[in-house]
Amino acid sequence: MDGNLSRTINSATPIFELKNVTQRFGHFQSLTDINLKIQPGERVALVGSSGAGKSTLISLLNGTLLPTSGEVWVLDRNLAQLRPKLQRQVQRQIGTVYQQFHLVDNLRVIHNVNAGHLGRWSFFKAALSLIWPQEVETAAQALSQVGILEKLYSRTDQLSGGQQQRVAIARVLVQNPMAILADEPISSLDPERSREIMDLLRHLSHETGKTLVTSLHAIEFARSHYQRIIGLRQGRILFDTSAESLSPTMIEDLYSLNSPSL
Ligand SMILES: Nc1ncnc2c1ncn2[C@@H]1O[C@H](COP(=O)(O)OP(=O)(O)OP(=O)(O)O)[C@@H](O)[C@H]1O
Repeated sequence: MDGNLSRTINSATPIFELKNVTQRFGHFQSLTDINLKIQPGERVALVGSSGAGKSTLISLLNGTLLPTSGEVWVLDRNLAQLRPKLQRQVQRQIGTVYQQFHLVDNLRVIHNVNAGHLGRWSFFKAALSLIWPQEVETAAQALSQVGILEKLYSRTDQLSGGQQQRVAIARVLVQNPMAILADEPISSLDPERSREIMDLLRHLSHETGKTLVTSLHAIEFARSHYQRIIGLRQGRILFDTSAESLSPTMIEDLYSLNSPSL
């Protein structure tokens, strides 16, 4: 971890803390008064209907969005108050995987995996790597962890959706962040590939102790693969519970078209 950051962080420091966070887009309020703490090593699923605010919350956690009001603290730093250099250091500790993978299709897999080094590598090294791939061992190890080592030099657009999501996860592993965010990582995959990616994310988080926060539509995976489940409804937290305590009534209320009975 970067020196500046490691001096203030210990195992009890929350990875994420949101204090009275509200997010508006024009007149529309996407999140309202969110208070939330996520500790190191937790596996948290964000669930809720379309438009509930899950992706907005993920964008606040990785700093691509700053809140309209309230505070987002990542690794004990208020993101809105950081100088750009320290903000980048904090953001490097958060890796994000997206539904649409966010890969460069016409590049070979190794280059997409090595994109996990960007921000740490110099411009020269990054440019050189596009001609002579750098740190091949690290990329190979990450691909091996996600089970597709043989695809190291394949063109990315020749891979299946499930394999491309594995490349995106390998890129995050190379980045070696403290927390992994996954924004609907299985929405464009078939049921079998979805299960494989869910198993992989759970395994990686378990093996490495990395915090994992995933937005999901599939409530059954939230239950089976995560310890803690946060239900968002119309931009508010409806429940924040352990997976074992999630009841059918809570699920019904989360998705019902009427006001919840909780
Ligand atoms: N950049 C933006 N500009 C305007 N409105 C936005 C923006 N981003 C999100 N919204 C709105 O905020 C609300 C929450 O969106 P968000 O994408 O966070 O929901 P979600 O729970 O992730 O939904 P889905 O499951 O469909 O992805 C939606 O009504 C959406 O239209």
